[in-house]
Amino acid sequence: FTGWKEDAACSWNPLAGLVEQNFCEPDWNVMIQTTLQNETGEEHFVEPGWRGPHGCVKKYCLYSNPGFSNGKGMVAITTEAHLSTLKDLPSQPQYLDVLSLSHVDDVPGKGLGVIADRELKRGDAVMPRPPAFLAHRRFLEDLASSQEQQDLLEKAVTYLPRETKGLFLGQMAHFGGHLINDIFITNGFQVDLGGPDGHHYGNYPEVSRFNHDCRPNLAYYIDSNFVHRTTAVRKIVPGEELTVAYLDPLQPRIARQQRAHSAWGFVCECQQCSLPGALVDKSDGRLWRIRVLEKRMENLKADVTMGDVRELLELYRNERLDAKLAGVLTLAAMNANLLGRADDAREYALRAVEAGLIEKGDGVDVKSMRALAENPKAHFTWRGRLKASK
Ligand SMILES: C[S@@+](CC[C@H](N)C(=O)[O-])C[C@H]1O[C@@H](n2cnc3c(N)ncnc32)[C@H](O)[C@@H]1O
Repeated sequence: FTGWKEDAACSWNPLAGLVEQNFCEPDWNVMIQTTLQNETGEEHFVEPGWRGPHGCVKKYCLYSNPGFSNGKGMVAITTEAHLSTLKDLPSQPQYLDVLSLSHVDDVPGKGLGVIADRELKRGDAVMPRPPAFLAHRRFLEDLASSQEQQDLLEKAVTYLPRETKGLFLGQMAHFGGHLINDIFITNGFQVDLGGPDGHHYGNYPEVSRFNHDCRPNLAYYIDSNFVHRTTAVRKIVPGEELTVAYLDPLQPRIARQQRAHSAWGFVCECQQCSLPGALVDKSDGRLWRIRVLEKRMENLKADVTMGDVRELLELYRNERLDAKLAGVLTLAAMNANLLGRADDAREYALRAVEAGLIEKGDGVDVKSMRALAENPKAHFTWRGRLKASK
């Protein structure tokens, strides 16, 4: 893109002090223009900003922002009220300058997948991406298969910049029927734009290439700007496939396999699902024990010991649930504190912060664990179980 030259503006500024505007922090929404190519390959400039409606079905209208995210572009089929949320998003976010860490390749039995090019360690950000297409859930579900819905979906794709359109249409569509609807169902993420009817399907074409594993090496969440963030949860070597969990990894194998089949049309043969029979039974037994212990530790009146807390964490470790540690570490921290074990509580809370940043981002859960780690004795859980048992 072309735009404000930071150095030229910031090195010496004769107006500094005379006007309130800080020239080192230009209004990127206004100043940056984005280079896009039209269908014939000619370059032209597009300023970020939402346009439309380009068409509506009932209260759901099509809007486009071709300059969004350095010309990757975004389209949305949503209500007018939700458009105002999208207008508040930073149009040139900072996440696109991460180095390329992976490439897409054939993975036997799974179609395409994402392969690591570099060694990654726990906590490394892998692929932060904004959505290319947001569609209101009610528009997709209630109007399913209607001609007017299909026409608006097809129109929406024509408003994506060329490269993003190619990525969007290149995604796997598994269930048949209308192609764009199918792409959404096969590859959609839940995105909440807020308010009582904020549920949308979000499509992130590059993220869509991650295949499923019940014990994935990446965790993901969608942040408050609707950016999909994937982070490594353990050491990954070059050549290893990068995977996420599409479903609840705490379910027993049969339930996981049924869900993968009914919702995404494949039989899961990940390492955990392919264990020999006796080991599957052991794994399912551990998952059941996790359920029992968690139920007990969530009940303030139940009899809980530090042995239970350690056993629970050990079960997670043996089950290789590295992408799902934030919740259990929070439970461990609170229970240690409920039992008046400040040092253990602090240690688990710090680990819960680390896992929370990977799995959920810097939100209320992380803040609450930071507070517990800082001062266990000031936390509302301090010695709670001991008081209750007196
Ligand atoms: C979101 S896409 C993942 C990328 C896809 N493989 C592609 O070629 O674009 C989801 C689809 O990938 C396939 N898939 C994902 N994980 C799989 C797995 N563990 N085993 C077999 N197929 C898988 C299924 O067909 C599923 O419907």
